[in-house]
Amino acid sequence: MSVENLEVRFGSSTVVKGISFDVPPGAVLGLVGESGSGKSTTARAIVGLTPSRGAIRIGELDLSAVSAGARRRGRRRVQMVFQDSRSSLDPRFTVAQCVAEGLPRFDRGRVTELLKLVSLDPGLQNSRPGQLSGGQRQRVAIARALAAEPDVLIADEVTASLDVSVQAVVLNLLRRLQRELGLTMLFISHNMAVVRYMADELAVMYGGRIVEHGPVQDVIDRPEDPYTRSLLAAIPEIGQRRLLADDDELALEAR
Ligand SMILES: Nc1ncnc2c1ncn2[C@@H]1O[C@H](COP(=O)(O)OP(=O)(O)OP(=O)(O)O)[C@@H](O)[C@H]1O
Repeated sequence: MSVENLEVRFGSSTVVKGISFDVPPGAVLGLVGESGSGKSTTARAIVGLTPSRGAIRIGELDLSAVSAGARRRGRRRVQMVFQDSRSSLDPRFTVAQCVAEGLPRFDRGRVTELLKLVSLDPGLQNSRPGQLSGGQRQRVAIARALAAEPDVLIADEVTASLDVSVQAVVLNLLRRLQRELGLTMLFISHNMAVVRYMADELAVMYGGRIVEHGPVQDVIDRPEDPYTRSLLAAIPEIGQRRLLADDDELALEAR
């Protein structure tokens, strides 16, 4: 996916100020930055939930240059999982109906497959989102996103509202799926340790601009921008480089 000169305005304020970045196919770009820096707005613009200017390309397809109908079909190639599954899943739907929202038509067999893919008991198909735990709901949201067979998955603070123990399970699931399915991913999080675990590259947003972008470890080891330095300095664990020592198993300690 390639994003070029993406700009988002709300009234007279420009909250995303002409940002550009590439995410190579199958790679994960972590996007960090303080609250209000424009991360979610960037994500929403890419999936077409917020009007924007600039070019968004997935392979040969320029999402910003095609007709509305083709654009909607194109948008299926980018799916998003949100922070709050309580509001992103329709509470009146069953789990099966929620997942099937991502399918061209209802298909019980495919729903079962997708639930198994996210390690969710297919016996929960007829439950409502409100009857599930936060972690289970996030699995349903991931299954719905994957139902559309996207090339690009955007995960916006997907574990921020979960208990720490459940966060690790959902992150491991996402990482496994990303690798197995070769998904290109934009992974947004406040938690630098989590981004380091998930992402290949790191982009740092500040005031609607990307102020730093590079391989995760390079940015952490040799931050060039003063804002990135202050962001890293505020996280002592990163400074001491002792977080996530075992790269294959995310063992987030309660912090
Ligand atoms: N629909 C909207 N109308 C007007 N302003 C908006 C709208 N959505 C977002 N904003 C503003 O745009 C700016 C960027 O918000 P955004 O949610 O993208 O930041 P963020 O980096 O994702 O923050 P957080 O980490 O808190 O989610 C903020 O100043 C916010 O108030």
